[in-house]
Amino acid sequence: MAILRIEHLSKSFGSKKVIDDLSFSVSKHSIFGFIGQNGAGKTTTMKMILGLIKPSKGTISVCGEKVTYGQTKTNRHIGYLPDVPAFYGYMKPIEYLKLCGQITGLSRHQIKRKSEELLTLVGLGHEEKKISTFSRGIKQRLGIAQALLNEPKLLICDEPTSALDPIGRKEILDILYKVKGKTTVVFSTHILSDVERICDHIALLDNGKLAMSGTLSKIKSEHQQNSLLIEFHTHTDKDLFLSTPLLMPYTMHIEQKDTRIILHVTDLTTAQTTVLRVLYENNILPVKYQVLEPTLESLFVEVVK
Ligand SMILES: Nc1ncnc2c1ncn2[C@@H]1O[C@H](COP(=O)(O)OP(=O)(O)OP(=O)(O)O)[C@@H](O)[C@H]1O
Repeated sequence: MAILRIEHLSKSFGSKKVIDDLSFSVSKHSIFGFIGQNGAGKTTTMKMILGLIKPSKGTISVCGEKVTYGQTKTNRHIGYLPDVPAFYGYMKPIEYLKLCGQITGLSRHQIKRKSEELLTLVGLGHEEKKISTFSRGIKQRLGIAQALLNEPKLLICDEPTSALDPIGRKEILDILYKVKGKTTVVFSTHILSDVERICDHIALLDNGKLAMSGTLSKIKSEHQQNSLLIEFHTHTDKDLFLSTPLLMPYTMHIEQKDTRIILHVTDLTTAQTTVLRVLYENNILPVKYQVLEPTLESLFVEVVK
């Protein structure tokens, strides 16, 4: 079932088209990476999902209900972490969550139970310091706890890791991965390695248009490069290998660097059989032999030219 469905969404600010006929859906319990360069239109899209910006065209539905600009009804399904969350710095985390729980209308018992559970989840279970003393990473963790307070079906995080150091980023990604069983996560980013670490589905936005979407594994297999990397012990081994005419029928292009080569081939299976035979018949033991997988970064560069 689709928790979020976006259909033919467009948005212009004056004469500037910022989102152009965007359509994609997010299935239940996925971790969805919404990727795009600065200014691609990620925040604008998220604010339209929250009913905070009026679309020029198209529809959005959350849990099967249509989002209407200016109405907050569908937001009961959503937990939102903005890119720079704001807090009352003089409060402790538990005090802040209690206040949010009261505003949301939770019972005293629910507030106590949920606050303790969520602070433990984000590693702030015993934190007694005031929020004003926290690093940006700790504030983001508290922001996730707050966004999860009303047990949302959809958690939307706007660039939750962008301003963090590698340890802070890892902590946030670990938390998002942990909540996957409880809710559906959509997070925007331009950090591709974060997406590769935890996301199962992605949409890539380029200048307001959808450039790619689907499961990460399917996208990668569709962009399979048919490339083999072989690293030799010596230049003599490499030259001997390359002198074999057998390789030529399958090889489109060869990249060479020191004792490494990358063979770009037409038929990966046949080429692999041939390469292994050539290595064996010439008594060459390579240092490394690898079928090259496309990375999200290489796909991004290929699509966003
Ligand atoms: N209220 C507005 N009025 C005019 N232009 C706007 C407005 N809000 C956003 N834009 C423009 O829309 C484009 C998309 O902005 P948006 O903030 O959605 O991008 P983004 O992908 O979230 O980028 P970033 O990672 O930098 O936040 C930008 O060119 C931005 O300048």
